Amino acid sequence: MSEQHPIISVVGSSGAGTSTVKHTFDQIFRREGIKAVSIEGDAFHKFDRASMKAELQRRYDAGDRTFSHFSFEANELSELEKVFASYGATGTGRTRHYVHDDEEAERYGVPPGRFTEWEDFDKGSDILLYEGLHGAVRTQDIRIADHADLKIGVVPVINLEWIQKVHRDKASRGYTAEAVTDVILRRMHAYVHCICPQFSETDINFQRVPVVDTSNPFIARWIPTAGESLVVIRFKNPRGIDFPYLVQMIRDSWMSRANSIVVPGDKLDLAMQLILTPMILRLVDQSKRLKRASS
Ligand SMILES: Nc1ncnc2c1ncn2[C@@H]1O[C@H](COP(=O)(O)OP(=O)(O)OP(=O)(O)O)[C@@H](O)[C@H]1O
Ligand SMILES: O=C(CO)[C@H](O)[C@H](O)COP(=O)(O)O
Repeated sequence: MSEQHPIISVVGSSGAGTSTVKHTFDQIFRREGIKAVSIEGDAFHKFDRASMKAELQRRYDAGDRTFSHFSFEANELSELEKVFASYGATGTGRTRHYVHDDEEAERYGVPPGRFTEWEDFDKGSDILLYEGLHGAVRTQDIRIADHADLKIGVVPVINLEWIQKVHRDKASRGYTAEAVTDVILRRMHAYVHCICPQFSETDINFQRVPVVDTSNPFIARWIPTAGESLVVIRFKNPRGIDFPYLVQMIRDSWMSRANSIVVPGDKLDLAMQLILTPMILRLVDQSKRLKRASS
């Protein structure tokens, strides 16, 4: 926990929708006049695309069938932990971008599959927002989760996550459905061992559940829309959450457990704004008070 320099971590698998959720955070930051710096989790991959391919082959030849981008060892997690620690202590740190496609290549001036140079965060920010695969990892050696003040899980049920991944990778990253299916299969071991445990560390999980048939996610012709889904919102610690207010403000929502509410898919953005805005304001107000007291 950092307090003077708060960190929010949005965690989800590839295709879960963390970039989409980041957009909601950006809107809240803009509306509330909060200066944020951000990290895309893929920036902390250990290998560029060509080196990852070589590393995968090397491990495969040695009998390792479990290695993937989801694996802890495929990412610079000690470096990420250091950046979280440094931001928490002094508001400083650095990041870079992993360039996925031609559009990003154009924006960053680096070919697809490569990293940009490391760059320091802008000075004087109020908050750090991480969005990616490993923002709530806690193992014996790596304690990223301990540095984040608010941890959010973005976890569609798995058929929907796969549909989102297949469609996004085909539409904007130029992969075939078969190639994406192979990647999903290869990542399954690390999905279970490295990704899922983080959703017990997160403070709030947003789980999108389709209400249309997704039995064969690999042939789905479109992503179920917001109107064709519900979102289960689960609070790790429900104390202090004003459930009657939320249920009253979000039409057609209901409590499904003492720590969970369900909202219609097209109310996700509203639900996030109602739930997250006061939490973000509390973090920023507290950090400003501490900064004033220590200056
Ligand atoms: N709530 C939603 N309703 C409808 N579609 C969604 C929703 N959230 C995400 N999607 C769609 O799912 C796909 C993947 O979303 P997004 O790019 O945000 O995933 P991601 O978690 O950032 O993936 P990666 O980490 O691999 O970049 C996109 O096509 C996006 O439009
Ligand atoms: O979204 C991802 C992980 O979150 C990508 O799969 C990862 O960044 C590697 O990209 P690529 O396989 O296109 O080089």
